[in-house]
Amino acid sequence: MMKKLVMIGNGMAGVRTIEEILKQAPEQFDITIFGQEPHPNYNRIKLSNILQGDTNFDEIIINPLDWYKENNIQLFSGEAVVKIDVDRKRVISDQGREVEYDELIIATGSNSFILPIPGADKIGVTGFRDIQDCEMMIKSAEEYKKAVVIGGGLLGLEAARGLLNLGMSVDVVHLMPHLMERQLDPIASSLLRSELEAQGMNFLMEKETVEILGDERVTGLRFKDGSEAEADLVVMSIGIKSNTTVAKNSGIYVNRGIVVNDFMETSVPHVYAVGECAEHREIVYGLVAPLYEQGKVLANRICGMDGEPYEGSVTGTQLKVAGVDLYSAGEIFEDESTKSIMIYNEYEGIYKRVLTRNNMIVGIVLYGDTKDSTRLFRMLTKKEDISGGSIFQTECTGSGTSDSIAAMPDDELVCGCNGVTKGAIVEAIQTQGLTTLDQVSHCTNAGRSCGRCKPMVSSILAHTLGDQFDATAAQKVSICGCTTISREELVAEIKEKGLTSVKEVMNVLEWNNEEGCTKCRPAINYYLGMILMDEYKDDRDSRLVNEKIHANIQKDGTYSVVPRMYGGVTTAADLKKIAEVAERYHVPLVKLTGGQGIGLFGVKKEDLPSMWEDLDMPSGYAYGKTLRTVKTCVGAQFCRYGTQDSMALGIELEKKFERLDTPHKVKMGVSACPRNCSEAGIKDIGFVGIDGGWEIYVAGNGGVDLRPGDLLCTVKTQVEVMEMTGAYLQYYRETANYLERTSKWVERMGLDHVKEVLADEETRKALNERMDQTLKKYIEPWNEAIQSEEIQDKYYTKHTVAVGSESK
Ligand SMILES: Cc1cc2nc3c(=O)[nH]c(=O)nc-3n(C[C@H](O)[C@H](O)[C@H](O)COP(=O)(O)OP(=O)(O)OC[C@H]3O[C@@H](n4cnc5c(N)ncnc54)[C@H](O)[C@@H]3O)c2cc1C
Ligand SMILES: NC(=O)c1ccc[n+]([C@@H]2O[C@H](COP(=O)([O-])OP(=O)(O)OC[C@H]3O[C@@H](n4cnc5c(N)ncnc54)[C@H](O)[C@@H]3O)[C@@H](O)[C@H]2O)c1
Ligand code: SF4
Ligand code: FES
Repeated sequence: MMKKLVMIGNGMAGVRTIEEILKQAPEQFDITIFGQEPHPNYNRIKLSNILQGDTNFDEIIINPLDWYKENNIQLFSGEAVVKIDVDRKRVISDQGREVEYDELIIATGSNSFILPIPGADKIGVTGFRDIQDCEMMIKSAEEYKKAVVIGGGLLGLEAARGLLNLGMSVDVVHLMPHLMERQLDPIASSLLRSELEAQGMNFLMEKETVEILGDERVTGLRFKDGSEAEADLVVMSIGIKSNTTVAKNSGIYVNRGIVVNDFMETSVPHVYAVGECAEHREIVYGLVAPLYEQGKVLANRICGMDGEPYEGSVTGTQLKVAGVDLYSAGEIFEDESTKSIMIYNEYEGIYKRVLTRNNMIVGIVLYGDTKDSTRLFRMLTKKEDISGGSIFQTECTGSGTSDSIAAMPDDELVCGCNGVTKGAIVEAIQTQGLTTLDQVSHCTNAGRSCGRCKPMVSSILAHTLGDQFDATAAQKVSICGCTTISREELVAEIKEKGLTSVKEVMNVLEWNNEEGCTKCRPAINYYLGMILMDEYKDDRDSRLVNEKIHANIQKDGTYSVVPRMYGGVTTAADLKKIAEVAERYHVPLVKLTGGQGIGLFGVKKEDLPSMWEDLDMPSGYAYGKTLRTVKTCVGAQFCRYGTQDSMALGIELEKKFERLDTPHKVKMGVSACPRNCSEAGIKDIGFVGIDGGWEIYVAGNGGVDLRPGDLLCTVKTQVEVMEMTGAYLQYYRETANYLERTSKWVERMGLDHVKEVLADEETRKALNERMDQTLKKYIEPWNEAIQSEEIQDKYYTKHTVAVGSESK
């Protein structure tokens, strides 16, 4: 019996802990995660980069929704836990959901500290903590000109840089005489201030804000000394406050954070805390490195391993602002017991100071040149005796050169965020045969957080591989951790070596895990089917679990049954049959689906074949990576605006392409006029009737990655629609990565490129020929199950376990 593990908070520290647990004991827990934000786990560190315009939200997602599915994690996103019933071992959410736990992790992070002053609730006043804050600032910058950032710490200065990039003029209000006074001494701080002033920031130092001015929206600030500053936007970045409300209200001991021992255990048995919400030995950490260390210790504890305790961390910080190179770690302030070693080159703006006690480094401040940082940090953490040696590197080899990497000891920390040393990276490259940065990151975690260490990781990769290093190939993405080869290489190898089965692919191409995993097996099965067309014998056991069972598994382990209704059109006879079956099998929920189908929910697996037999309708494939549905409007047959027969086209499309294996699900919509009642503009392929023809839209998406479709072309006849659709779908099948939606695929390939390929008649013809040959192989799966006792015994008895992963 799997133990129930529930986690409150879907952020960086919590999800990393779950990753560690899955590494150690993938089958031990039935995992549920509640996340207040309506997103999968993303890299909060990179919000600064989003604000500064260097990246977008998609690129900072650490664990996409597919990751949760693949690991059978039930994620309730956009849902906050409001109470923990520690006696009944249950959590209760703001939507009234109650979930039982055997073990509970609280990973609720922190909130921005907002000054409790009059006007702090005005429109235009925000913290900087999540993507919503970031979006609000970006939107404000479109309309307004003047921003004030309160707080000249790490967060405030990164926010200020972002707002400058967005075209706002920025004042930074700081309480103390020096910026980043917790990390920098006065000299480094004044060098930083000069650089930031040169970049365009205006500093209002030693100012205490007492009021935010304005009516509904902020117009300015008033300070304690009576002076004022104008503001259309105010960002408060004056520190963070652990998010402890739920724990506190549930009787768990809370001080500044949720108090934990060296194994991250709270005052209540079976309840743990990790991350910024946790207080360990009176310290609440606000950087990921210590939080990830906590996560490892907690994972060991929860999995029942004998692990080391967490004994606290020394942290190092850097500011993510272009043009600023600074590093700080350990103690900043001198006392009678410390001595400083210092270099100050005012001319070049380079300042280095190491604070020592008893011949050991206890603090580091570097400005203008931080290449000594990893070495000095190692000396600090290892408590190395520094007497007799030169502290600062004098030779001219820049960091990352082959010589400097050769000279770097194995225990030097390369990735501060994830605690990864040079030795660990080299070992992973050598033992796992890694050749790309992506693989090294995947294997060791190096580079997965702030990303600052990536150039160094690349240099270590190049140094370790020597002549074998291929800089272009180093950027490639491998299929999964079982192999180093990419999708392109896999497809080429299958063709070149004439491989015909999943097992053969894994053997011949020397997979490092002979069984493969839930990521690569469905992908290989897909690519084989795409290449070998009707000659390929499908490997059902390599499919995602829903495709294996031909029904959608639900959260309670039951299934849903959605019969095909071509073009969303049904008959009274079919409706009667569905109603009778629903009654006969006591189906708890009958619901219209988003794709104009009818779903019967809550069906037991062992009832599926007989239910399908009674229904006597084809599978609607509501679970497959295939054509789902073709949503149609009523069109010219009945609607007075209709210029085309949308239902007839929808039915023809659905009948032709149903069951086709595609890299990801494909949805279509057909509207008979531009009023577009079938919402064809947000479908993978949408058809809109116009006078004398059809417009074909592609790459629309109505889901998480909302995207309007792009016009591919306009055609005159239904025959041309079918021809263009066949060619488009086949080109997608042949060039997309497995589990890549058409919207992402078109963005990657470029719409113009796709248009150009499909404009060529010969190419379209060849694509359609391969499509037609592929379509020959499909048979109706529900009927096949009804006819075959072997299939029923293997997949549909009470005791068969649905193994594998799923992605929506
Ligand atoms: C702009 C910015 C830049 C940063 N840059 C760096 C950097 O360069 N280096 C560095 O090391 N660190 C940096 N940090 C800090 C780092 O992001 C945090 O230390 C880290 O995210 C903390 O992880 P966590 O899991 O404890 O909290 P979070 O990542 O905040 O996750 C907590 C999650 O729990 C959710 N939650 C809270 N209460 C509930 C509830 N009751 N029910 C359900 N869900 C709940 C929250 O909505 C949140 O999504 C930065 C932070 C910010 C904001
Ligand atoms: N590059 C990085 O590592 C990075 C970047 C951003 C955020 N973070 C983390 O995010 C968290 C929040 O960062 P932060 O900068 O808000 O916190 P912080 O506590 O590091 O800095 C807050 C700053 O605001 C100042 N301040 C306090 N009250 C003030 C007031 N009334 N008016 C003006 N100034 C005032 C303080 O003197 C301090 O310098 C921290 O844990 C930080 O480590 C890290
Ligand atoms: S899209 Fe046009 S033709 Fe179709 S139902 Fe709507 S209004 Fe009528
Ligand atoms: S140092 Fe931040 S990801 Fe490596």
